[in-house]
Amino acid sequence: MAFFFVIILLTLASLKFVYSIIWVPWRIQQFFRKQGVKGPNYRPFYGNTAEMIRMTKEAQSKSIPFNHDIVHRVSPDYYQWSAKYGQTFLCWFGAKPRLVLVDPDMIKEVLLHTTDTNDRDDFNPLSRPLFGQGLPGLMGHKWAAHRKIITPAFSMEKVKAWVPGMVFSVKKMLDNWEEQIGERDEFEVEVHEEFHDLSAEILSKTALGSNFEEGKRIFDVQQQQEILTHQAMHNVYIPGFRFLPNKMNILRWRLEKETREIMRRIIEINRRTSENSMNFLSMLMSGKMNKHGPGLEIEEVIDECKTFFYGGKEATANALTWAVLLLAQHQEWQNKAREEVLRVCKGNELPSAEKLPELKIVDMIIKETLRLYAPDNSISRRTLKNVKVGSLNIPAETEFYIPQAAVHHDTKIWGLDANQFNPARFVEPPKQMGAYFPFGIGSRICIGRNLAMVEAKIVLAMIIKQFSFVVSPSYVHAPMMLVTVQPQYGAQVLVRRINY
Ligand code: HEM
Repeated sequence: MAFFFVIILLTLASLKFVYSIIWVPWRIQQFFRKQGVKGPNYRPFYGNTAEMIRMTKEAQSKSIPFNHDIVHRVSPDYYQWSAKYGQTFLCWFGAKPRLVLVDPDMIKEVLLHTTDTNDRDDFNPLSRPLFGQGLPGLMGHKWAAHRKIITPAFSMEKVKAWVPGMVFSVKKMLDNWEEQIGERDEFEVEVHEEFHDLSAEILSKTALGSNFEEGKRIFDVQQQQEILTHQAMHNVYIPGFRFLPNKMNILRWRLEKETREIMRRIIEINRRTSENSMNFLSMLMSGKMNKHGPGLEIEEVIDECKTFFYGGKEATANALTWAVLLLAQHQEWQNKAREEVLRVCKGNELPSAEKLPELKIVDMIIKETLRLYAPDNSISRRTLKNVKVGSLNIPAETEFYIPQAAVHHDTKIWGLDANQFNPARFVEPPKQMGAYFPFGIGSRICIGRNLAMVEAKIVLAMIIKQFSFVVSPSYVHAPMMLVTVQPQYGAQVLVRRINY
C-alpha cells in the first residue's frame, strides 16, 4: 500500500515538473511566436542562461578600441540575439520568460505602470545580502511605506545641506593628488579606485555622519559580496540552495553577519552622538520626516543603509570614472568645462549649492556620460497580471528586460553619431521619455538621483579647476558589466597641476 502511495506521489511530482518546466514555457513561447516575437529556443530548466554566460565570458575576454560602441561588450546577449531575432525578442532566464524591450514608447508604458501592472522582479535570494531588504528589493505596501518615509531625506534641500561636507572630501582627495605630484610635471591616477573611496567617504558622512574609517569595513565587505552577487545573478536559483552549508554560502553568511554587526554599532554610536543631526541615518531613526505613522525598525534601517551604501557608492563612482575618462579623451570638452568652472567659481572660490545650477556644461557632460555608460545597464520588471503593451499581449509572470545601453546607443533615436561623446545633445532635455533613463522613470525612479548629480558636479568641477588630464598609455578600454558598468582593468589618467 505504502509503495503504491509513493508511486502516485512520484508520478504527480513528475507531472508537475513536466508541466511547469516543459509545457508552460513551451506554450508561452508559442504564444509570443504567434505575435511575431522570436528568440532563442527555450531549454528546459536553465533556459538560455548557459548561452548568456558564454557570451559574457567571450565578450570580456578581449579589450576593445577606445570608442563608445560598447553594447556588444556590456550587453553581448542583447547584441547577438537582437541581430538575429529583431530588437524585441523573447529569451529565457531559467523557466522564466524574459521579454526584451528597446522601443521607447513600450518602455515608457511599462515603467509608468510600475506597481500597478508590473513591479520589480524578485531578486535571486543569493543576491539579497548585497541589496538587503531595502527599497530595491521591496514590493507592494512595504515598498510604498518605506519610499514615503525615505523620499524626504533625499530632497534637493537636504542634499544641498550636504554640499560643504562633499567639498571637504573632494578637497582632501585633491590635496593628496597635489602631494603625490610633488615636483613632477604629471602623475598617473587610477580614478576608478579613487572615486570609489571618495564616494564611500561622502556617503559615510552624509548617511552616517561618521568618518570614512568607521564605514570602510562595510564597503570592503560589500566589494566581496558584489562578486558573489554577480555569480548568483547569472545563474538559475534552485529553491533552498541558499541554506546549503557549502563554501560560497558560508562566506555569504559570514559577510552578511559582519555587515549587520558593523551597521548596528554605527547606528548605536550615531544615536548617542548626533541626535539632532541632518545625516540620513539620524533622519531615518528619528522618524522626523515621517508624518505617516511609525518610522522604521532598526533591522529595516540597516537594510536601507546597506542599499544606500552599495547603490549610492557604486553607481556614482562609476559614472564619475567614465566622465573623467571621456574628458581625458575629449580635450575640447574638458577646456569648455574648465572655462565655465572658472567663470562660476572665481579665484579660490569652491563650489557651493547656490553655484551648482550655473554649471550647465558640466551638467551636460554628466548627462552624456550617463547616456553612453549608464551604470545600471538594465532595468527589469515582472508582470503582475496579463497586460497589453503596444500591440503585444503579455502573460502574467513575464519579465520585462530593458537594456539601457542598447536604447542609449540606438542610432534610430540618437542619430548616426549615437556612439560619439557629444554633450551638446543635452542643451535641451531629451524629448522622448522612454529613450533616456539612466535613473529610471516612474514611481521606482532612483531615490538618490539628486545626491548623485550634485556629487558628480562638485567632483568634476573641482578636479577640472585644479588639474588637467589625458588618458594614460597604460589604460586599456574594457567596459564590463559587473552589477554596474565599470572598467575591467581600472581607469588610468595622467594628471597635471594647472598653474594660474
Ligand atoms: C549616477 C548615479 C546613479 C544612477 C545612474 C542610479 C540609477 C538607478 C536606477 C536605474 C534605478 C532603478 C530604477 C528602476 O528600477 O526603475 C535606481 C534605483 C535606486 N537607486 Fe539609484 N542611481 C544612482 C545613484 C544612487 C544614489 C547616490 C543612491 C543613494 C544613496 C541611490 C539609491 C537608489 C535606490 C534606493 C533605488 C531603488 C528605488 C526604489 O526601488 O524605490 N542611487 N538607481
